[in-house]
Parts: sequence; C-alpha cells; structure tokens
Amino acid sequence: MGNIFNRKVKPFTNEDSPLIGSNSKSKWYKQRNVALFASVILCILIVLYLLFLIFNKPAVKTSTLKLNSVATINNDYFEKCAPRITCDPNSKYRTVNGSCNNLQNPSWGAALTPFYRYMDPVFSDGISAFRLQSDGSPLPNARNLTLTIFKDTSRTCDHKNNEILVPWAQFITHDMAYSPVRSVNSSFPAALEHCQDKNPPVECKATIPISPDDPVYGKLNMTILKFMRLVTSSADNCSLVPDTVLNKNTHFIDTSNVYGSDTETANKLRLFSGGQLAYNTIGNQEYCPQDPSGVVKKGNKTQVTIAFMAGDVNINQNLGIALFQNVFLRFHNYIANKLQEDHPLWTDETVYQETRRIVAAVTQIITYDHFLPIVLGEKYMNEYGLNNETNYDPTIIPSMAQEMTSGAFRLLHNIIPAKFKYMSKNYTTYEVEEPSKTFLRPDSLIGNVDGFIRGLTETGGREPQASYNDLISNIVIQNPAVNTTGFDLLSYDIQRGRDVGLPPYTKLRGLCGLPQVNSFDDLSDHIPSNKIDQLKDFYSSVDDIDYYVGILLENKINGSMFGPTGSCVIADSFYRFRNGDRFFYDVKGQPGSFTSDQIKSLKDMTLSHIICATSDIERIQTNAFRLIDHIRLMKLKPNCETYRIDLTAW
Ligand code: HEM
Ligand SMILES: [Ca+2]
Repeated sequence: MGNIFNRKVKPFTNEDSPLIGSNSKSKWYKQRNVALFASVILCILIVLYLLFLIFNKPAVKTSTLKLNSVATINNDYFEKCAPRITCDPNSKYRTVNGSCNNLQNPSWGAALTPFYRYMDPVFSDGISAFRLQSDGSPLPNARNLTLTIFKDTSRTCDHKNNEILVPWAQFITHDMAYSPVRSVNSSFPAALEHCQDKNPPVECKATIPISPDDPVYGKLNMTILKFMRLVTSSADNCSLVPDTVLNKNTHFIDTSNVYGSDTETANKLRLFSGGQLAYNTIGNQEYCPQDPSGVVKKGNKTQVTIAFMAGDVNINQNLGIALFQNVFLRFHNYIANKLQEDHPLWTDETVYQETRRIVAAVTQIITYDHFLPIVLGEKYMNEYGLNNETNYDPTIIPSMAQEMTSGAFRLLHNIIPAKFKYMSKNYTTYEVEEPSKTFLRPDSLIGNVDGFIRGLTETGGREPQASYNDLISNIVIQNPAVNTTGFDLLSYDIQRGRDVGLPPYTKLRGLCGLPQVNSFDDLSDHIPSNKIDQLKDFYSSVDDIDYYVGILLENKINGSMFGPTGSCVIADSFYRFRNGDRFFYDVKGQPGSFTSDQIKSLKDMTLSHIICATSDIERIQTNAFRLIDHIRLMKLKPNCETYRIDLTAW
C-alpha cells in the first residue's frame, strides 16, 4: 500500500539496542577496577530489563496499518465547545455518557461530541451547502442513481453466513452512532408530510425529487423522498464552521444502546433492584419496557403498536434490531441474577455496574473475534492489527468517523434481506415478515423471539453486491403511526454523504493508498467497466463521484465483503475503537481492568451463549453467524446446555 500508512510495528532486535553486546569478559579480567565492575552490573541489569520488556510486550502478530487523518477540524469542537469535566482517574466503571475515558481529553468519544474526520468536509459554500460537480452543476439525483446503476438484478445468496450478521451489525452501529435528523416530531423522516408543501421549511431543503416515471413512487404521485438534513452542533449552542454533526450516542463499543448515553435515560431503564434493567413480562418472557405513546389511533380504531424503550431510540426501526435489543435486555438480567446469587452482599449498584461491564466486554469480543473476520476477512484483520491484543494509546481519537457512519459502515445495508422468517421448533417457516409492514412496528416479536432466532440462523444471508434488496429501496410504509409513505434507503445513504460533506470517492481512495486516478477509465482497477460507463453518464468528472457510490461499486478484495476504499475506513475505525478505548476489555493496568481469569471466561462467551441464555432455542452452531443446515447437519449444532456461562472469576 502507499506511503500514507505509517507505524509498521517492527519486532525488537538486538540491533535496536547499542547497549547489548558492548561489554566483554576479557576487559573485565584486565582492568579489575570498581568502576568497570559497576558498569558490568549495570549492563547486566539493562540486559535483564530489556529481556523483561521483550517478554512482556503484547504479542504483535503482524505489522499494523493506520490511516492517517488529514482533516484539520478534529480539534475544533474540543477547543471551542467541549464542557470542562473533572474525572475520577480511579473509577472502575465507564461513565454513562462516555466522558473520562481519555483522561487527558475527557470528552473524546463521549455522547454529544462530533464524529471524527479522516478528511475535511467538502461543502460548496464552505459551510453547509451540498457539494457541486466540477462543472458547477448539482450532483446527480440520488434516486436516479439507485434506479440505474444500483438496480437490484442479482439474487445471490450467501451460503456461508446466515442472516444474523445483519441485526448484529445494526446492533453495534446503534451502540456507536445516532445522528438525529432535523425533524419536528419524529425520529423517522417519512413522517414529515409538510415537506410536500409549496414552501417547505428549511429541514426539507434536501429532499430528493422523484420523477413522474419512477417505477414505484411515480404511480403513487409522490414528488419527493422526504430526506431531512441532520441536526448540527449549533442546536447544542456550539456554532462551528463548517456545519458539524454531534453523535447522540457514546462512540465507544460500550453497549450504550442497552443502557443509555445520558443519566436520565439510564435511570429510566433501571429497576434499581438486584442490578436489573426494567422489563415487561409477557407470557413468561422478558421484553424491553414499552413507551406508552406506542398506542396509536387510526380513524376511530385504536391500534396497538408496540414501542419498546432501550438505550438507543432506534430500537423499533425493524424487527432485527428490536430482537437484539430485547435479547440484550434479557442477557443483562441473566448475568445480573447470576452475580447477585453468587454475591448476595453486593448492592444493586455494584451488580448493575459489574453486569454492564461484562455485557460490554462480551459485545466487543463477539464483534472482534467473530463478526469482523467475516466482514473484513483475515487480511484486513491482520494488517490493521484487529486480531492483536489491545494496545491502549491515549493519543488515538476513539470516535466514530463521519466517513464511516455516513459512508463505509452503511455498506452492510446491501446485505439486508428482503424478508425475515419465523420458524417453529421443527424448523418449518410459520410466518414471513416484510420490512414494509414491520417498519417501526415490532409488534410481531412478542411471542416470536425463539421463532425469529431460528429463522435468522437457518436462512442464508444476502451476498454483498452493488445493490440493495428491492423492498428496502421501495418501501411503502404501512404503519399508521408514520402515515403511508415511501422511502429508499440507498438514495438516503447517497444523499446523507452529501448532507455531511463527505469528500468525493477519489479523495478517500487516495487516502486508502490506491493509485491516483485521472480519468474514469483509471477506476478499472477496482470498478467493473460497465459500471464505469454508467458513472460517466451521471458525473461530469471522475473526481465528482460520491464516496458511497464509489465504494458500493468496488469489487470485493482480500477476503473482505467490500472493496479497498470501504474496507480501509472500516478497518481503521475498528482499530481506533479498540486501541483508543481505555476500558476495552483486555486493556491492562487500569482501575477497571479485568483479571486474566475473568478475561478467559469472557473470551469463552459467544453469541451462541447469549442466545441460549436468553431464549428457549434447543440447539445452535458454535459460530452463530455461520449457516448450518438444521436438518442435515444437526450434529454441528450443540445442545444449548453445553453453552455454560462461567462467572466464578467474579
Ligand atoms: C433492516 C435493517 C436496516 C434498516 C431498515 C436500516 C435503516 C437505516 C436508516 C433508515 C438509516 C438512516 C438513514 C439516513 O437518513 O441517513 C440508517 C442509518 C444507518 N445504518 Fe442502517 N438499517 C438497517 C441495518 C443496518 C445494518 C445491518 C448496518 C450495518 C452496519 C447499518 C448501518 C447504518 C449506519 C452506520 C447508519 C448511520 C447511523 C447514524 O449515523 O445515525 N444499518 N439505517
Ligand atoms: Ca456506545
């Protein structure tokens, strides 16, 4: 790769130390003076010290790449607006909002701080207006790109992985990011009918026009997709130029989506007894508590729509994420019960905090040991040191990057399946759920948690490809709570990159170390030629291509699910989430560090342990993300009783 990567970790050798080997026995016998004796002792001590350092060094399996940010604005918020915080350096537990993780820069990674930037944003007015093409024209209509370049033609199925990859990816996304839109009364943009008015308010100014011959929305006489711009820091009394988006969730992988990123939410979700989270019991099973506003009226009929509550507000967006949030509520309470049984004298607070620490650690382990190798492949895992032990470095900004949350990590949207299945104990499908009917409406999860887990583990995922499934691009939402309206996730993903001023594809391609391109045809090293031809029809220059459009078109590389320009941003982000987090599960020497016995027990836990602890599933494969046919390969699915959770080290 190119020279923008630095810090190749070099194994320590004797040549690194001029001190080793500088002494000789013959000199000692000739001179016999005290000073020399002392220097020999000193040398021996130094050699012993160096040996100590060598053997205590964390195992570095390979060199570690790092993406160098060239942005100039990463410190702006911290210098101008970050609150003054006093930290307790001896605290064993993370704060609720993630502050005080980095003791020199206590706001780094905290909720309500900006996304990190690899490159400065690009706005046509330098503040907030969408980037223009090199010839001064507006960027191509995002919906038109979806309907032409990214038309869903392929139906390939992933034979290695099942559908569980999708809700897990979304679960960790909602741990690390939430960028609210400028909506008046809803977290979901589709609710804002007023954007179709003749003089729409400012939050509607980036809506996506729909052409009358749009195959889906044209027939419904829709003229726009109601895309909303994101809330910027000025809403929090911090005016920054260019416009800067603050993350509402803590940037760390700390399961803030389960516990909340602010104290008010965290307290609302607690039972304050036995360290437990508040829950609802329905039919002998625990579910997340419900928001009373989930009951909606349609005409004169009252329709019950379940609205679960958790640490992240997007819990109800689709069935997959609602499932995982409920599973994690149960997992917290399972661990808390076990700890309280083993330690009857522990207070509610101790049980809660110890459980929270365990749940976050297991989430990190599943993500790095099981999920990321599937997404990024071994080569990226090794190159970016994602398999290595954590080497906490307080100079690393641990925050989610704007290029990641509004770009690269959304690539997983292309494996969202069109339908979810519920399966009975004998693994026959008894219900098929479509996204259009279940958006913001997770009602059918009640009573079907086991059925849904069986359906997810038993169904092959969608192969990564340069398109989204048809249903997710053409959702006519059938939920009275949000009115009937349309939505196209891929168009939103393209438009979101423009909203936050992501630099064009070729710039980030360069940052990722790929050769410079001077023409569309130079893209042929990573983008198929028929797609390059289509790009020529939409963009005036190769340097105008949207980042998201470019990375979605790149061929997969090096065992990753994605091409080089997406994979490099994902890999570097996970490098920073790990090595910039003082509370990461295997960081040593901190007040909150786990003992090595505890780490061993944590490392033994997998997603299958969590599923067995929280459901009535009978059997499951050891790697829950892999597709194992239940009927033919039952032997590869051990009984749930074998997935024991051992907390004796606590
Ligand atoms: C059925 C599954 C999913 C649906 C329906 C869905 C839908 C959405 C929607 C509507 C948005 C906001 C779009 C915008 O206005 O910019 C979004 C954002 C996002 N999604 Fe998904 N998503 C799903 C699964 C996933 C998965 C599997 C990932 C994997 C990593 C993911 C990653 C993201 C990211 C990173 C964002 C931006 C988060 C933020 O900054 O707030 N999503 N998704
Ligand atoms: Ca978090």
